[in-house]
Amino acid sequence: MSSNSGSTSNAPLPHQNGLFITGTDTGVGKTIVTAALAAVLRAERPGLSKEVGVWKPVQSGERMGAGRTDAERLVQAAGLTDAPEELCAYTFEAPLAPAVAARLAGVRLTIEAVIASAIPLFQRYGTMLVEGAGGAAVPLTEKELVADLIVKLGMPALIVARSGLGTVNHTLLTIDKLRSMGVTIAGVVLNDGAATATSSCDDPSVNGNAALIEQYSGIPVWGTLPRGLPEHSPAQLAERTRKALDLSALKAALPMAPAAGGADWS
Ligand SMILES: Nc1ncnc2c1ncn2[C@@H]1O[C@H](COP(=O)(O)OP(=O)(O)OP(=O)(O)O)[C@@H](O)[C@H]1O
Ligand SMILES: C[C@H](N)[C@H](N)CCCCCC(=O)O
Ligand SMILES: [Mg+2]
Repeated sequence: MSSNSGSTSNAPLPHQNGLFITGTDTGVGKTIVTAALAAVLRAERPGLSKEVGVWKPVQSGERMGAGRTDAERLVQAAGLTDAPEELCAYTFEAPLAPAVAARLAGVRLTIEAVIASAIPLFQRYGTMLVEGAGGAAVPLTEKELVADLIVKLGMPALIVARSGLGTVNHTLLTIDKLRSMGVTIAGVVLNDGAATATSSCDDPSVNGNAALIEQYSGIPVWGTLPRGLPEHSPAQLAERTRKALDLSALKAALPMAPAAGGADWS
């Protein structure tokens, strides 16, 4: 495990303007979606790109250094200038839920320390995109789930889900869980490129899943991301994302602080 977190105080974050990107499972594409939205937002406000930052509270499953952790992928795909260690203070090598990976590494994770580790990022950026770990009900600490962190941050959530058969059940259950905890849900993004996605040629459900999710939950589906998105080019990633998703709900969920010079959402 590595940690660069200094403080473990209960100091509140400077602001909570942001969006928490959770998912129906691990491997559904939260990292690529988080990077894509950051790339879009940063490109839309040139000169103010430093206003949109990214935070990965805890990551597990890889060692920092080979470019495979979520923090390293986020830096590259979103075109950030932060060091990966600034994006994520808690990295555990075991490919397990954060609470378990931390325990194996001999670290006692607390939600207060996790939040405190983000204070420098929240001071640097006006708006934060936060990528969870796995799904909303994944154990984050010995006492809390990822959903408890969303509640503490007071941010709206975006749910990333597979596009294929099975996603309606997983997405509606995730929506129910978050709603039961009082979390506002800004939308759902379906992803054709999720690690365990079925081929849309063999899956007649993909054409109707977005409508079913909207019908039974009332939550807007922003669209479906295609497979094969590039993680090496923020500009291309932003362009492909703008074409695939209706981002009006993103902008509604992220009221930007008035910018110097009066720039606002275009
Ligand atoms: N639309 C896509 N285009 C190309 N590759 C994709 C796409 N969606 C997902 N992938 C790939 O699928 C894998 C799983 O996606 P990703 O790592 O983003 O999932 P995750 O939800 O962030 O998982 P975790 O819970 O570990 O954070 C990654 O290798 C990613 O690059
Ligand atoms: C290791 C992986 N990449 C994630 N970061 C952690 C996923 C934990 C999932 C736990 C579960 O839902 O059973
Ligand atoms: Mg990820």
